[in-house]
Amino acid sequence: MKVLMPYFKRYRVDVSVALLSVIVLVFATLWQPRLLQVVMTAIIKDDQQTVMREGLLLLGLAVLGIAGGVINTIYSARVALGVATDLRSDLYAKIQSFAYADVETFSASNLVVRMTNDINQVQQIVMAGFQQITRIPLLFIGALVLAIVTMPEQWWVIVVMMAIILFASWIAVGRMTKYFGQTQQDIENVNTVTRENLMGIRVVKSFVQETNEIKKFSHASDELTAVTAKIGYWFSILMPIFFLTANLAVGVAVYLVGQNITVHPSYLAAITSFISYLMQILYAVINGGFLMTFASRAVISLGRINEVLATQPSMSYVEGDDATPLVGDISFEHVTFTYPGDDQPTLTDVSFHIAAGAMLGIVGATGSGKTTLAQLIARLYDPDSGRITIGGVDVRQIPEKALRATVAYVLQRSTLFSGTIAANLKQVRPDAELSHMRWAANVAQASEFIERLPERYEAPVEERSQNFSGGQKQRLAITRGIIANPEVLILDDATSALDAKSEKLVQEAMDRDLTATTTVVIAEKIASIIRADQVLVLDHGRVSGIGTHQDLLQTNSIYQKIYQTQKAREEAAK
Ligand SMILES: Nc1ncnc2c1ncn2[C@@H]1O[C@H](COP(=O)(O)OP(=O)(O)OP(=O)(O)O)[C@@H](O)[C@H]1O
Repeated sequence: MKVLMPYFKRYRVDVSVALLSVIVLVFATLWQPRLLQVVMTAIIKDDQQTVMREGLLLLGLAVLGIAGGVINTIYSARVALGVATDLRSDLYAKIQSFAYADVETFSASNLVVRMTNDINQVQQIVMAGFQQITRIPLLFIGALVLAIVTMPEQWWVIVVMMAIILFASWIAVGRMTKYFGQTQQDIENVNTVTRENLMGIRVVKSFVQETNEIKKFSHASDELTAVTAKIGYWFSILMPIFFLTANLAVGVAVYLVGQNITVHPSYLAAITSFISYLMQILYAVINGGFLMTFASRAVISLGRINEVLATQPSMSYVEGDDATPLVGDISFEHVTFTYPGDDQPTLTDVSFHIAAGAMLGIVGATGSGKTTLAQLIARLYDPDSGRITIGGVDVRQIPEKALRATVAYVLQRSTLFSGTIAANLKQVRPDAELSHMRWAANVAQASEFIERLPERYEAPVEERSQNFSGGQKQRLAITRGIIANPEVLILDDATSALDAKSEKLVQEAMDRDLTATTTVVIAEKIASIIRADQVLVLDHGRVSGIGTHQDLLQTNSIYQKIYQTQKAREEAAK
């Protein structure tokens, strides 16, 4: 709740109107049976004048109640919507401030659920809260007092009714509480199964896993159904008990009044009012129960939101808006790095230097740490020990904008954002003109297919860039990587989907047009790095050798093995 207070403060006028209108609504609701009693007494006495006067008042009160209800709903919705929107924006801004490792710790899909589902839960409880939270106690106490005032000798009927209702609620809530927690867990399980299935739908289809996936989903879904049914079962018992008890109370009250009606004819009017108050008490109890159920879920959601808001980014940058790129020479000095949560380092004592404008190739078995090394250059993580410098400056001392202006990182599966090709390129270089786009696309061998598209650079990029082939996506990603002519360009298996001829054309164009750029190329194929000024061979996170292709062929057994295996494969394929 403390989390929401600053947000409520921003909407203090709406909050005040919502709360005040509840008072009007409750007043109207509570006073109507009183007036009805007066009208009925007047009817019994055949007092037409009072019937007219009090009848009109009753009508006015009903209109006042409706107005209070409408205003309360509108302003509660305004507060709920405003709070949810602000909370969502703050959460989004917080996530943007996270280091890559923080996003990985939470997982992207988990953060999406927090941004959507959890925020919706909070929005609903804020809405319900402003409609009910003051209304329920006011109505309960008001109806209780007025019921006793109306028929003082029947106070015990109310007490017995309340005792039965509270006892039944106590038993049911005790049983249901454990199921509420279970429901949250089961909802998460269903979400996880659905998310994994849809994100990996290609794999599911290509391995004909639909039946297994349906079984997996059914299992998760059945568990959720079972626990929801148990809650429903308790509610289905509870509701008839509540209504039966209330109706019995009404029956007893009517019977008792019937015994004395000849002595006290005015009881006829009073009993109508009394029954209304009994029903209002019941309404308050039932809605209070629902609100508490609802709130218990929202509290869990709020906790999950707060967990993100309270997380301090694990990495910070030096202050400053300086976006001047640095010179692109890179040094690793005894760098050791362990992934958060791992106990073994992925890179150990890695040292090398690459001059500005040179090309460094990185090879090694799968899992040897190539991508990890590249991520350290782009400062997606910080090393445990040692130092990484670009242009002689420790990357931890480079302002974020300057670092991003210096280093471009192209992944094997880089994300292109939905929009247009031009919009994707302008994300990296906002002032990019057509000539810049054409230059970069030429180098990346992307012009040929872009120019064939009807809208060319304004061609749409659909969600997950599914309207482009794997090779086209890679060429677009390289175009985006080089459009700002970066000082350091990292190509992490970024040409894997290109045929040998296209890859060679990209390499030649880069050699020709990006002479000042330091290029770090991670590749499976030796052919992709054969022309590098230096090749670094990684073995289980350690530098096994560094030198030119020819040097390594002479001196490094791992490199020799990779080379021989690939050569044998190529020859077999001929
Ligand atoms: N986010 C992560 N959290 C924990 N461990 C990770 C993470 N990313 C990679 N690893 C582990 O670090 C090791 C090196 O991974 P890395 O991706 O750097 O290897 P690689 O040489 O690029 O492999 P490949 O050629 O298959 O892409 C692997 O054992 C991998 O399981």
